[in-house]
Amino acid sequence: MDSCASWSSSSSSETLLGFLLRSKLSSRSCGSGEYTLGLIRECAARELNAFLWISLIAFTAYLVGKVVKLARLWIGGSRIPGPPSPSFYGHCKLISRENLVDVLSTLHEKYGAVVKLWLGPTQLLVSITDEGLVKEMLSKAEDKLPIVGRAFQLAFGRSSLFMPCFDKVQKRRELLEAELNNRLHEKAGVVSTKVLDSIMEKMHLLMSKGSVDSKVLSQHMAFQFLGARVFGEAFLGWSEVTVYEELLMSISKDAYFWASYNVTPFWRWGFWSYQGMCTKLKCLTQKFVQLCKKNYERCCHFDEKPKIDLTAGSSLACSPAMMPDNLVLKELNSQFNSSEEPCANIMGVMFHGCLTSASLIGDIFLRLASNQELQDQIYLEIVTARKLSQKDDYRPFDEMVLLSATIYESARLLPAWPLLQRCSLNGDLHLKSGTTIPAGAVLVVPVQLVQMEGLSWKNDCSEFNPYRFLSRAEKGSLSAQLKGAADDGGSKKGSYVLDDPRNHAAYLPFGYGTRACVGQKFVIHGLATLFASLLEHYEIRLKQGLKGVLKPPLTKGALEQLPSLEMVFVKRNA
Ligand code: HEM
Repeated sequence: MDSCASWSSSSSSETLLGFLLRSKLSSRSCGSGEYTLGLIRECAARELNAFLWISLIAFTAYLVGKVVKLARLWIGGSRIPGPPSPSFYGHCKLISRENLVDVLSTLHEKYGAVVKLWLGPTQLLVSITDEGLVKEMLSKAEDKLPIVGRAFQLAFGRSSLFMPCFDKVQKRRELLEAELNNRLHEKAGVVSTKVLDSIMEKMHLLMSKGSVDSKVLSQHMAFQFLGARVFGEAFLGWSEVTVYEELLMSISKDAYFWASYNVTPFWRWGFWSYQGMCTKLKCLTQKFVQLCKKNYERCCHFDEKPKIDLTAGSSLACSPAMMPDNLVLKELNSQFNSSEEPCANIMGVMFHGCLTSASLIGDIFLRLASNQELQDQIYLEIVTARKLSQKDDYRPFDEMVLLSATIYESARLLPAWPLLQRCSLNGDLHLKSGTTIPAGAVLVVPVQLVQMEGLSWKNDCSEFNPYRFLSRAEKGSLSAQLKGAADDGGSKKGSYVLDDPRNHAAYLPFGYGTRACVGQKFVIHGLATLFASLLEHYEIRLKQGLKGVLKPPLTKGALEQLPSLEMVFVKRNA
């Protein structure tokens, strides 16, 4: 017993290995249960100590890392021009989401093309408006702010699109882009006659009440056009499609608001009602996807004849030729990882696509309805394009250059996405101008400022002028046959070709670089087809003239900024 006691008193200064070797020997010599228990206790106490030390060191290292990062952010931030922080809380309390672009505009006037704004002690916002620097930054910074990803995740669950980290979205982006663009070069175009019929039907329904609210029609057009591409045409005849549309639009109004909370606001009743809508939308999406899947399998395996009844909600039109075209089945077949919520990508694409397309459609209505001359010129272009469409190698979109330019110009003046956002998560961002943006800073591009004040737009940058995207066609080209379809002021009739808007350094409605919008080409083609069909048969007029609607508040979200005007559709004489 004595030997045990003397050993245990001296052991505290020995190494763990020595202790273990000794303990074996001494346990043999002592052999008592009490001694073994004491030994285990001591061993456990030492391990706990070691664990606590390691944890403490790791935590301290983590904190030191954070402090170093913060110090680098402060030092890096101090080198960028901009106002000093008014207090510990920065400018966060002084600016709201609504006036952020106005604040940035004033700061850019005072401090130049790159300005900083402290939003809090750890939040540095850097805004860039110089065309060259904007493009350089957007190509180099691949990660996005968590708030966009959070909005999508809160509403639809974990997905692999719209997430902050580029590596996680890259593969899915590429697949979606390829899928969306695979029909662009077909003569049939990206919008089917079924979609057009459904939109005309809605327009007639609205017109039967005397006039059409542009906001209502724009939302419907965006929803139908995208719904058919994402879910397949059968979606348009589904009995619950109207409920789906209403839910999607209601969710889109609140999504960014609820995502702006740092801590999910479980205590607010409104949040739960929002979550209820999201759950309902998820159930509806899954219900339709299941119908789609079942129907497709049945069509493939049994070569069944198409079903006609779409209203029951239990069966869909079965057309094997049509089904593989929708994105839903492709999406189901390419489920990348199990952590993704089923259908989250589908809902995300519907959400973003409808919101932004509706905003653009609404603005095009505004431009056309307030510019009768432009409408007449586009009409001539459409009629000529129709005549030429008898040729086999002819694609109408290529010839409706003024209509396409009108779409580009509307997107320029009222970008649906007012602030492009990136962050430099992994390291400092060095720009060619010599500016270094420290890691952790939030980078923004106020699209309106760049698109309305950029040097490349010349003097009329705040005017609506679709001709800025057109140049004279060479004599003898196919475009040159469109005599009179485009006209720059009434005197000089001629023909034009459409420039690639990406040639303009300051054209950013669809973003730029690795995280740019993958739906850009699809949307431009789709909207050109939709408007060509409408303008071919109808003239769009304003019911009561314009009352200040041409300058909607630009800094709000896509749907909020959508101008609402009363329009009438007057049938054209054949
Ligand atoms: C008028 C219609 C649209 C506009 C104005 C628009 C605009 C934008 C903008 C500004 C971005 C961010 C780009 C950046 O940060 O550089 C974006 C991202 C994206 N857009 Fe669109 N978009 C439209 C329609 C669509 C449609 C119809 C789809 C798909 C069907 C689509 C799919 C996407 C995707 C997947 C991203 C995310 C890219 C990423 O996070 O990596 N967009 N869009």
